Amino acid sequence: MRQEQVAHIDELMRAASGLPVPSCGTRDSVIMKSWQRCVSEHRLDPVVLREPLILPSTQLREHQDAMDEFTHTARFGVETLYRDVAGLGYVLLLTDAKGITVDFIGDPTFDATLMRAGLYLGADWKEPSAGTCAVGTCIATGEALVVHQTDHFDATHIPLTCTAAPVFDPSGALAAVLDISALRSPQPKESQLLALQLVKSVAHKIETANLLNRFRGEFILRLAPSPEFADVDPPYVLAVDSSGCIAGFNSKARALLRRELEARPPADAVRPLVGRRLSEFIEIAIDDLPRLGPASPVAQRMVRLAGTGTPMFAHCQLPARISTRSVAAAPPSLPAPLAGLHGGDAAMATVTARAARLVNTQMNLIVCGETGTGKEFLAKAIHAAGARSARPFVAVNCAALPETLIEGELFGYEAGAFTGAVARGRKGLVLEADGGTLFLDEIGDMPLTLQTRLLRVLAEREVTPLGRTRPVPVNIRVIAATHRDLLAEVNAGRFREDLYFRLSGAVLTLPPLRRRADFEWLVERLLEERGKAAKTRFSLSPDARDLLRAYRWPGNIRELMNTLDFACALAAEGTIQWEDLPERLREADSPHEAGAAALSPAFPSGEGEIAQDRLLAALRARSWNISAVARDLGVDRTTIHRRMRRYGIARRV
Ligand SMILES: Nc1ncnc2c1ncn2[C@@H]1O[C@H](COP(=O)(O)OP(=O)(O)OP(=O)(O)O)[C@@H](O)[C@H]1O
Repeated sequence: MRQEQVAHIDELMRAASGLPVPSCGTRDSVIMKSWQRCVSEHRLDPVVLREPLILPSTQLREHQDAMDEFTHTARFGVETLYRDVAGLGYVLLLTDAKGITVDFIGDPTFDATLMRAGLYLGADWKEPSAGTCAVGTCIATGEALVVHQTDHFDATHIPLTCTAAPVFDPSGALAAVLDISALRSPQPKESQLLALQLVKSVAHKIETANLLNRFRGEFILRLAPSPEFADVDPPYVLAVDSSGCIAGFNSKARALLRRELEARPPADAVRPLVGRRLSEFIEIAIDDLPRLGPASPVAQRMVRLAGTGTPMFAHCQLPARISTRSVAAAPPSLPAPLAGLHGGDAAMATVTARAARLVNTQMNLIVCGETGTGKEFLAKAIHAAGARSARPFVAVNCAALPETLIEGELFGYEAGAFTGAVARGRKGLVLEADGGTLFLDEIGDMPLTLQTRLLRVLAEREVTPLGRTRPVPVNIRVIAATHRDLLAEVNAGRFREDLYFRLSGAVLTLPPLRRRADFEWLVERLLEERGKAAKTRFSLSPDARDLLRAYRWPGNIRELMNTLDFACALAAEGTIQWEDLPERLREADSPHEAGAAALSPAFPSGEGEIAQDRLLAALRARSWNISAVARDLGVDRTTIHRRMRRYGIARRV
């Protein structure tokens, strides 16, 4: 036993017997009380040096499963905190309310040392097992605190400094403890005060995220004491149900509500907060909540607390179902990256409105559409519009990578894991995308064995690079893209059904370019972009415009972009003529070549009679509704009129 451990045990023995101790004046009272609890309630012997208690994996899994949804919600906050403190030598622990470490991030280089110190997944840090420590004493008191070096009860832990903050669930019960710990630290305890503020602030954010996640279907009322911060990061957050009763809160809001009760009779003051009417605490009726949305000027969103009369500035978010109803009446403004995707096409408007509602959910998504319709472009816009935008967007084309390489590329490998491996090993694209979005293009081409591995990553949120024994936690949102009918692939046994269901939180289908009603808008936008780059103003001659409109665009937006690049390069003085367009387009059409009939596969070239028959059949099938026929054949109305004139088809009654 080391000398400082002997001195520490001596101090504990004196404190336990009620004798004065050397640090008495300087030791926080919360620590002294915990020491007394350890001896008198938990019956811990200061002389015994305990090894950290690490749960076996089966038991740990039970604790992790029970915390699964919470851990997932907390993950972004946990990782952000770790990034902020990792350079200072801290590791990070998230424990459940029983003190079991269910999530852990630390530098794997020091795995063995950290495990010996109990800074590890599965470590049990409750006070009755580990004595005075940040997690255990935080659970016992419900308060954030620093347990620094010799504050620890057990002499094994005295090299450590640990800072913990409680995270409460929306009803005020303890849900978890967030802790950062370091193996070494400066002697003064004050060195940890900033760490304490940081951990408290992240715990508050996790608590609020958990509240929002749990109460999507209720009103979310945020309150700030200052109008300037009402829409920025209001500290008090409450969920209110449609009958005007409190459904949940974060702990700052709980403390605020409790303060309002201080002047009430004790019986009233101690009643639980959940289920009580909001109007008991804030002078406001449920019908007033919708007018407290961010669209109203903040000065009109002042409310008063019912007990103290304190003014607060409110920001109310409507329940998801009410917002959905109002979407049908007046679409909400889309986040900029999504709004820029179309110019009024109805199918695109539906896709972007759905995507906007999904940006900050955890759901994995599937984007379907023909090649070049903008599946990756949409995935990037969803990523850019959401909270993950600060983290990487990693795109993988499953069809382009050979089967032998894709496993290592995706899941990574340790140095020397197999012949041909890169000497330093590879992190793998799944881990590269940690915290962000993994875009899996052509997911339908992923081999079945890799589908199984991907499924495991999505289900367990961890990845085990080849050659490693221990999995690495990972937090990704997958957006998968395909031009195939994935359900048909599932039915044919080529795609795993369980993976399909994991991925298809929502399926977004992009329309082919030939069906887009905003084709002209897109062309103008692309011409503008090219004009800016070339410092010219590009425009289209009427013939060239007709040709673009009539073409079938099998390569969709990508083909349109290439076509315009080509045409802009040839256009003299900025005006694109029919002749400036690529030959394949001109060959498909032939208003300039006598006798040739058709433009696009809807009107196949050289098949004048057939095209005429098809047009006639389409017109009859649609009762001569030109717009409907144009949609069916994938061209615009002008083209139908032109064809009717050319074939001498007149409406027959
Ligand atoms: N809404 C849009 N506005 C402007 N450019 C777009 C838009 N959508 C897609 N593009 C452009 O079109 C090209 C093709 O888009 P993208 O690669 O996203 O298509 P994709 O459907 O993923 O194609 P593939 O199936 O072949 O992988 C890209 O150059 C992209 O920048």
